[in-house]
Amino acid sequence: MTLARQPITQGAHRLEPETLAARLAELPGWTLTPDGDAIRRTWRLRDFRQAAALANVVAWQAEAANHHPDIAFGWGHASVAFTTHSAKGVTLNDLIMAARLNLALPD
Ligand SMILES: C[C@H](O)[C@H](O)[C@H]1CNC2=NC(N)=NC(=O)C2=N1
Repeated sequence: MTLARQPITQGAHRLEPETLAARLAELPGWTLTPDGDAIRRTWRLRDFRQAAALANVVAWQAEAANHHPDIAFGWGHASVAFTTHSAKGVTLNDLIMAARLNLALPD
């Protein structure tokens, strides 16, 4: 099953660094944060309106999945970071959300 179609599950475990690095290679644009505890993607956009629209898409996709990122945006840019608080690190749930957003959003 493609990553984007997998369900978000409760009790997901933090991924090992090697596993995480390998799986991130399948997710264009997403990188590990310097502390290794989250994944992030930043988009460049036409203006503030486009950045706000992207943030909204991400917010409602997160609500639907009950898995929530940190979102930051401003004029022409938006940044989304996922971590799993309950696991204190990156889980498969974070990768699934990233894959879903890569399908839903422009490059
Ligand atoms: C009860 C509910 O499922 C939890 O609080 C969820 C909600 N959204 C969440 N989002 C993220 N990113 N990490 C979590 O651990 C998390 N927990």
